[in-house]
Amino acid sequence: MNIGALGPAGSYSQKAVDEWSKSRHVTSLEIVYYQDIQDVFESVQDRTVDAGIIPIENSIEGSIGITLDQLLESSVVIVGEVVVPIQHCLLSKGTLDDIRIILSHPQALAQCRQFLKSNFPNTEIRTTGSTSHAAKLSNEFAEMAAIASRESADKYGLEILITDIQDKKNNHTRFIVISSPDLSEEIKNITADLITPDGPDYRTSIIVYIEKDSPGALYTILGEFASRDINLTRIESRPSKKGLGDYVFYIDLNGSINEKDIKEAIDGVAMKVKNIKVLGSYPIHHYPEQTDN
Ligand SMILES: O=C(O)C(=O)C[C@]1(C(=O)O)C=C[C@@H](O)C=C1
Repeated sequence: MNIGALGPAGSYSQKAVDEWSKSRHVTSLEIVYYQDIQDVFESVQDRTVDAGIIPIENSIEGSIGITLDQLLESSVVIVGEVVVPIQHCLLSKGTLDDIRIILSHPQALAQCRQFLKSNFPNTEIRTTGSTSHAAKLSNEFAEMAAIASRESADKYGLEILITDIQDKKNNHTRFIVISSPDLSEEIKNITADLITPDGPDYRTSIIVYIEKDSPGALYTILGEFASRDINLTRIESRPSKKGLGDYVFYIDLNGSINEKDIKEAIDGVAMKVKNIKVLGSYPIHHYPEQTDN
């Protein structure tokens, strides 16, 4: 089985693949690296790869817009999730005094905003396609530093100058595993317990589009879940791109579409909205939460 992820090697997306394959007991998994998230979606959709793993939200910076947009536009389904602790390091071939340019993925830069403002207020900041790409580029010049993972330092021959530089110690990114709807046999096996799921250990993700200016629409949608005691774990609006003030809503809830009350709630929502897309039901990844900061 192969899986697409943001590369090159050493990215947090690679960590997510490693974590997910460990948790699902997948022994032989080949990672195919891509330069951006849209390429991962396209390769999953045209079945160049069996599955893909992509970041969807971070505990400091919130949602990854391109992932939400692609979930709406593409035909992929969600078959899994994994939450990865993100501990950024400042890496370089040179010393702290040598640094003239700091490189990283925009998400990582945003997660280290205060650190950069306090410690490098006048240093040039450049964005890269991933944190590991930043580490790879930094290997060429001592005046460059990358914000990336500890593993990237080893991989690209850099020194770790400072650790844990994200603005909150407790920093996690949630990744989703996507596949084409006609799942390959291998993925069906890996996610076999999706077929007879029950209990709150599953999450279901949906997207709903409510027509603009329909008073109370969101309230009645949420009522379908509240009246059945269904716990929503996330609700997020995103521009529909049709015009200002027009939104789609991304909703995650506890439970699987194979459960009667979840199915009924979703059918109830479908009758009240212009459009609904069920992205999938998949096992929740429980991870140790921290209470620092
Ligand atoms: O650049 C990487 O290493 C990635 O895997 C991407 C990404 C992201 O887009 O959120 C993943 C986790 C971290 O939040 C920072 C960057």
